[in-house]
Amino acid sequence: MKDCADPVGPVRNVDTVEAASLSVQAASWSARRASGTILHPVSFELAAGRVLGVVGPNGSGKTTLLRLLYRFQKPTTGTVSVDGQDIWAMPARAVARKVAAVLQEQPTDFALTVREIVALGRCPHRSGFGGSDGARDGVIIEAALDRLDLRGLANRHLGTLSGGERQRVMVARALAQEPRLLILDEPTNHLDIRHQLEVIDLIRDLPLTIVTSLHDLNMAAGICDDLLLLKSGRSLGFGPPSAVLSEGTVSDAFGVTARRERLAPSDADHLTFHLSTEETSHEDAPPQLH
Ligand SMILES: Nc1ncnc2c1ncn2[C@@H]1O[C@H](COP(=O)(O)OP(=O)(O)OP(=O)(O)O)[C@@H](O)[C@H]1O
Repeated sequence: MKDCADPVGPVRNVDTVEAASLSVQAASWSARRASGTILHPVSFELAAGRVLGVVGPNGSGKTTLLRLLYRFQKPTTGTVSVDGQDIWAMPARAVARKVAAVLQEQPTDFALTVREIVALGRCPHRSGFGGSDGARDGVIIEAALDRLDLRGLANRHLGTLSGGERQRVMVARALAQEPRLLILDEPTNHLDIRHQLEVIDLIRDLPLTIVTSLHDLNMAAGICDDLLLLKSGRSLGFGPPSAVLSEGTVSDAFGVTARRERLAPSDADHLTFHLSTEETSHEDAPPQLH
């Protein structure tokens, strides 16, 4: 790889990377040329190793919040701290050694191979220019390829892959970055059921702190320790999924009638959604929509 010198330090398997704590204090965001606040002040604390799901309707501010967390956009007010350090008081490269992001927008490096794309994840850990690949980098890159089942595609050019295969490459690149905080924007987009389940398993298994936006509320409740529910750029709740996803709150946030049902034979909780204005039998149902 170009522009990166050999790293120093022992090989660290992605399975042993330490997780970071995340603290968001009254963070808001307004676009310079747009009127109005897109994300109103939001605060939460996420302990190391927890998985936070950010949920809410289209345009509610999920991606905007995630952009504040990986230092792409600076909060207009408030702070975002990783392991107690304000990420805007740190050099970008130091943040990139702690925080990795997998975004909805896919890169356009179509001429690079899968292995070369994954290797890009090592750049924040290197110093100087013109260095060659280190043995440690090679081990980490191959481990990331294995983890996402990409060994068979390693020499293919990105431009020849399907949307789902590209999504897995982006997750592998993020793992090669050895982050302590992993930000995922709709990570199951483009994935078939099997690969959705694999990514979900990965999210649950990785010993990292994870913040992920998700549209599927039942999936979010199943894999996340905490949820943050946004509507029109404001938080409607932060906490355990069972507390945040009450029928009334979900109905209010999404403009639907939500009902909590029990699945058989698993006996698991499951939300269903209805456009109808029919009466619901539940106490926290919202006022009828007209
Ligand atoms: N740079 C910007 N300038 C002006 N408006 C913006 C900008 N970025 C986001 N917005 C607006 O802010 C709102 C929130 O956008 P955001 O992408 O955060 O929503 P989201 O919850 O991720 O939506 P979706 O579920 O559709 O992906 C939208 O109305 C969007 O058009």
